[in-house]
Amino acid sequence: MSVIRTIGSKAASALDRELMSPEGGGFSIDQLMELAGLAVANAVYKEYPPSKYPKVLCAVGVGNNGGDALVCARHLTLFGYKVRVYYPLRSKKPLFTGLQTQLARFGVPIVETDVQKEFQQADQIVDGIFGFSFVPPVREPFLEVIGLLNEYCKKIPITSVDIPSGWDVDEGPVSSNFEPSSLVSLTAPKPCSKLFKGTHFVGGRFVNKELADKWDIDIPKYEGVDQVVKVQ
Ligand SMILES: NC(=O)C1=CN([C@@H]2O[C@H](COP(=O)(O)OP(=O)(O)OC[C@H]3O[C@@H](n4cnc5c(N)ncnc54)[C@H](O)[C@@H]3O)[C@@H](O)[C@H]2O)[C@H](O)CC1
Ligand SMILES: [K+]
Repeated sequence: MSVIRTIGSKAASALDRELMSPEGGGFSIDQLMELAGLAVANAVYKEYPPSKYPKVLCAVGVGNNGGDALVCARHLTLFGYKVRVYYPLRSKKPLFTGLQTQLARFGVPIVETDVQKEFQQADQIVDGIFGFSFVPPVREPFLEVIGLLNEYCKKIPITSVDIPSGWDVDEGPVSSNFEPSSLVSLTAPKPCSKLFKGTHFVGGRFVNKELADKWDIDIPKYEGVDQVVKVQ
């Protein structure tokens, strides 16, 4: 699929709510996050296999984008990667503490400091700092990690979850030079993805035809058990 319709930040958030309403999609947030994180892990495995890029740093923000990255970290561990998680502002909500416990049980270290050292040791990064609710400019404590994403995108592969962190969701990289090598748009690409030049996947298999038509988005043609479709 070469041209795929985008959905703006406000509509993306409204569609998210509809997916989770009992009379809409009927999903719970845990389910959506699990499928989203699994989709990102699938894309990472396809593009940057563990034989070549074994050490993965998952950079995790405070919101659901960070939750997707926590789920992704668990699946990547199961896929054979050596995963570490940088999570400077840990959420205490049960959904997120559960994800942290799961990672601990699988032996995945979660750190809050020394992010520079974490970047130096990684073969690749998963960027789950900001998603579709980001409003510029970047505030603390995320300035350092956004600066490092900007620096390391020229050195090692970076896969961004839904949005390249720091990009304006509707306008793109207005005050940023960060360009990840891969982007995994969830449900549907957001407008900023039109300015993205790297490898673009769409994932998140939770929309039926009726919802897709209502929200003017496309369901990409998923093959078999695949959780992502490469659209660029
Ligand atoms: N249906 C789907 O596509 C699904 C998407 N998921 C993922 O959820 C995110 C959106 O999650 P949300 O919690 O609404 O917001 P963010 O993760 O983007 O984070 C917002 C978080 O960040 C803080 N923040 C906002 N702006 C700034 C700033 N300038 N500086 C510092 N901090 C900022 C804000 O306070 C919030 O706390 C979507 O992109 C997908 O990745 C679901 O997981 C599954 C369904
Ligand atoms: K992101």
